[in-house]
Amino acid sequence: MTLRFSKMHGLGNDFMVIDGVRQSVTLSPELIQQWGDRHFGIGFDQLLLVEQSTQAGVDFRYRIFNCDGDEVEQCGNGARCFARFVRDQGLTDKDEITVETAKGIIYPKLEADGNVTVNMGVPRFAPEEIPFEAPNEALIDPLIVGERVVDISVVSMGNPHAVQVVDSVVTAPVAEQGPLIENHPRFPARVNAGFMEIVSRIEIRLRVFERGAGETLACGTGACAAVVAGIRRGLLDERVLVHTRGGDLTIAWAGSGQPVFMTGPAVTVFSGELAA
Ligand SMILES: N[C@@H](CCC[C@H](N)C(=O)O)C(=O)O
Repeated sequence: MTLRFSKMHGLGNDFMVIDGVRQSVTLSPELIQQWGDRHFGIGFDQLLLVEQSTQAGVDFRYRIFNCDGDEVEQCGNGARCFARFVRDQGLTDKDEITVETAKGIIYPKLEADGNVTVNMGVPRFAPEEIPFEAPNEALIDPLIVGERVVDISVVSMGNPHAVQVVDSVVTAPVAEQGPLIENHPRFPARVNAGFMEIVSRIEIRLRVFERGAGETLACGTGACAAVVAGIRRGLLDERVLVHTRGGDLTIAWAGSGQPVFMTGPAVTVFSGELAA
């Protein structure tokens, strides 16, 4: 039996995308690790599995797996690639799609210029919603990381993020602090660690050490979380251009209780099939 898949990316954050609507797919953490290996497999940061929705009135469900094999709740660059995939594969003819994720419904929209805008939902900050061990919700939490104390802002975009402001993304200690923050005991479900350089009130640079994948060239939910954290800290305006190592995203957030909107590209690199 063969399994058809597409290799896609959003700003270099790359995905293996599988149509689980027309194919039957059985996954295991070991298989995902094997396929995700960049030398012995296909190579990707995340695997995306497109399925039929379990809810009436919702177009699809999509599931997200980090390359370490763990299933996670949300993926911003993946959401844009999901939307491009279902259109290009003829699974829908809609431009505005509703899709169920492990943490609620999100709304991708295919734009006329080829970009995809996604309503990523309302960010959450309560420690139990991250999850983060803290006595109460705060804009900034000091976190002991190795020998240092780092000021982080915690944000859930469905998945957990810890964002810190740095002087420069070039010199930011991403490789040193990333794994320590990811696996910090105050984050019982681990966390994605963001390093944000403020360029102006409408522009930032961002690197993210992702939970379960290491540093990626871009992280969509990380960009949403960083902009939300920057707006709440009074550092940014409502619409921000985010420079990642793989390219640019536009993030917009009107403030408390409002959803975050993310706009950026989604690219298919190739389609293939493997013996399953
Ligand atoms: N690359 C993603 C996020 C993927 C999941 C993340 N590593 C997690 O474990 O929460 C994005 O573009 O948002």
